[in-house]
Amino acid sequence: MSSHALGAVAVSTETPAPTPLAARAQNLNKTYGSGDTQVRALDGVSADFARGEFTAIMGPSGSGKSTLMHCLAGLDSATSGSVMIGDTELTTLSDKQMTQLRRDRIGFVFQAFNLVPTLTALENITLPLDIAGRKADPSWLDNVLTRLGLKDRLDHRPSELSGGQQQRVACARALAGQPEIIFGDEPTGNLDSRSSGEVLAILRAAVGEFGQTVVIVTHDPRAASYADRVVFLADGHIVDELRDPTAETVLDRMKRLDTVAVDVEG
Ligand SMILES: Nc1ncnc2c1ncn2[C@@H]1O[C@H](COP(=O)(O)OP(=O)(O)OP(=O)(O)O)[C@@H](O)[C@H]1O
Repeated sequence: MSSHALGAVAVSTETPAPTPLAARAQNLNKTYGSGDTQVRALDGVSADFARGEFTAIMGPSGSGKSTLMHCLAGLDSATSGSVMIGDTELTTLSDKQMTQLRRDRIGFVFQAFNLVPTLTALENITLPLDIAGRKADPSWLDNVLTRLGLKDRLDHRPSELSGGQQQRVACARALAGQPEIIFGDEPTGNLDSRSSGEVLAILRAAVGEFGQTVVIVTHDPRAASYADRVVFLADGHIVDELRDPTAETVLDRMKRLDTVAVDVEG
């Protein structure tokens, strides 16, 4: 700690500590296939995701959004480049360590809900914690279940729940263990506007009230407006970034991106 005492006043000459990162992609490349059919899904993508921040990733279809998210979340490996979750470099991990990291430090909310059909809603929600031998913080879990309107559905199996309720169960499952970072791939893609609003509001609350980190892929400017920043991808590159987005500013940037894409394609 470098500070100079001036009488009773201590003046710190230290530059503020940088915000710790929840995740970082550095020069990430991902190619699929080879030869004429080769696709460069990610082409030198570098991005930081600060702790306690909500980021939305947007961009035209095929721009690499899901690929980026899957590489960040350790569900897919990049062709080259590095991914860090906190201080952990994913490429150094064995399969077993990667499974543990996903289980203990990451929450997932995907469009296909991936609920276990034979378990009740509550059993699905606590499953990752049960496997890890951990328990949810009771007041946090109660808060999540209340805010997602699930308290009277906890004994139902997924087949007895609507699509919106199933997605809210998947969201509660991701939030229950308060993981370091939550990834959502189109988390509101199948939902009506009410369920969609509830899912986004709880993700926002997880960030705002509990300092969690959330990264979602979405096509919906309204969903993106819940984020602190929006990162825009096109053709496997990050081409733009917007802070404090509103649905209108996001829509405007997306229109510009589409215009550029149309110009490039001729
Ligand atoms: N398993 C795969 N094999 C071959 N090509 C793939 C594979 N997965 C993705 N791609 C290609 O990589 C590119 C990026 O795909 P990705 O799914 O990341 O895009 P996206 O921005 O998420 O698209 P969308 O918005 O349509 O979901 C696309 O051209 C896609 O066809």
